[in-house]
Amino acid sequence: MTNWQATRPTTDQARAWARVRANLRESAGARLFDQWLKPMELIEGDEPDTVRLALPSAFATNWVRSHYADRLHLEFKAVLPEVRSVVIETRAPSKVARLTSVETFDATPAPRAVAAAPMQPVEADEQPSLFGGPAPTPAPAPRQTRAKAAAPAPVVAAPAPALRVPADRPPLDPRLTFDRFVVDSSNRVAFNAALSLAEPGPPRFSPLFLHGGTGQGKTHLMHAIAHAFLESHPEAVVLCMSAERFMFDFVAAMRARDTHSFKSRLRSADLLLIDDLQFIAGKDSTQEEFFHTVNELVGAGKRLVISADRSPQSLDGVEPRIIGRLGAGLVADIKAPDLTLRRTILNRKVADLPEIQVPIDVLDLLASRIRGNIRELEGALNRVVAYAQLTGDKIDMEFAVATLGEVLRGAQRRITIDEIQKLVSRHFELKPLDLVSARRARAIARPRQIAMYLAKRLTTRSLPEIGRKFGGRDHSTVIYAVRKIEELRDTDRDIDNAVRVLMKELEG
Ligand SMILES: Nc1ncnc2c1ncn2[C@@H]1O[C@H](COP(=O)(O)OP(=O)(O)OP(=O)(O)O)[C@@H](O)[C@H]1O
Repeated sequence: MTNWQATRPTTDQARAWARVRANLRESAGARLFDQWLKPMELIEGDEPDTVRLALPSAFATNWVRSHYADRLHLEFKAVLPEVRSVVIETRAPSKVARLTSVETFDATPAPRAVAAAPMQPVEADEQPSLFGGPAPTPAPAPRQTRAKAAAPAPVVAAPAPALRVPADRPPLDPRLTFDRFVVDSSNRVAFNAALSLAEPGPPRFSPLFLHGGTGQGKTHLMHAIAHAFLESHPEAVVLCMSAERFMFDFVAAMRARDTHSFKSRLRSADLLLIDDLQFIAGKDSTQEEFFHTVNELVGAGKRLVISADRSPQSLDGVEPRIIGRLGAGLVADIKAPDLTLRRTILNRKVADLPEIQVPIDVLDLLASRIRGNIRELEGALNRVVAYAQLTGDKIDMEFAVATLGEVLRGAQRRITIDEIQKLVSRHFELKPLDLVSARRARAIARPRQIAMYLAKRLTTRSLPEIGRKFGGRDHSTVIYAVRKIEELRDTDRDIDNAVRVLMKELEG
């Protein structure tokens, strides 16, 4: 559509913004775009290398910063190469003429920004990302970075806190930093060990093995180590992957008879982070390779961080020599959070949303009812806040109980992504590994999309977390899968039936 309703964009930035919005709308999909991206306005100024975008609430600003900051930067750069940073801030909607919707001027997608950042692999029929089109990398790759010597173009959050997401850094979650981690007796040893490992100079120990229950902060500490380490070692190579990804890449390398590049990539790491080690249980050749990787990195004085849901000694199906090697570093556990920690974490989160009033009794309700898993606690708060913003209602006990009924019931019986993957692969007669593999055949890709859809609907995992659990895929692949299955449920009775059966079985 090219009906001109609003002010015709006159400056380069306004023209670029028109293109970027058109691209975002096309690739993010109408629902996501309308909810989060559409309200964003360009604030025109006189800095040609800085783009300023404003959103009307801190909540939306935080969301867009954490999900789209690097994309926005790359999209702008593709259209306007002089752009060095994109600032996303909160401002009241302007009263002056503004670009009201993407259809108002130019819906022609701009040239694609490709290969400027490490991209995750995607399926042939999974639209990959906000850039659209096939993924630039043909095979799955772990997240890897070598920060450039020249100052990277940062995306700066304004007014504060600063959010720096250079385009060539690994897709670490910018929120998972040390200063946002609440420390108490349940996690102090793990926190101090993580801090110490990120310090400059030769590591005092390696590997660091973090273990604890789901949603208790292991990934948070791993990302925090990576952020802090990259801060003090901008030239460092940091690799961050799940054990499943390690296994999958290794198996793929063996099949391609090219284990050499796999080994050299991993061994080039100054900091290697491997999540969810329990997944290598029973995988003999992967364990063999893992053992050598650990030995070589530790022997070369490199940093290695491993997480699992249990202690090294409890890792059934893992070779004793690996357990011995892991135990020789520093092992730190994270215990279930007590009421005080849960309450403090909620206070911190609420402090990040200054325009939202959440009464004390509601915070007490959440902290006392949602125990054990901080992810679920945060998810519950986000849900109350999001519903209040959508409905315009004030948050009080009645509103919270009505909004959280389902979540509080779900807390009784927690559905995990592993459970979903097992059930979906059994239902479609696939091997469990197929769902985390890069195989693109529709017979595998469709069940994988269904499993991602169920993970989004039935767990409180975020999109990036779901992507990670499906072989390190990008969050936009998950968004695409969810949208696709939603569409298919309306048009394809078989898919809808399969989803219903699976949901029923999972919800019990
Ligand atoms: N001590 C803490 N302070 C602040 N936030 C926390 C803390 N512990 C966990 N969180 C938050 O809880 C959420 C879940 O944490 P995280 O993803 O690190 O869990 P995990 O232990 O890796 O879980 P899993 O094993 O299921 O992957 C994240 O949003 C994280 O920021």
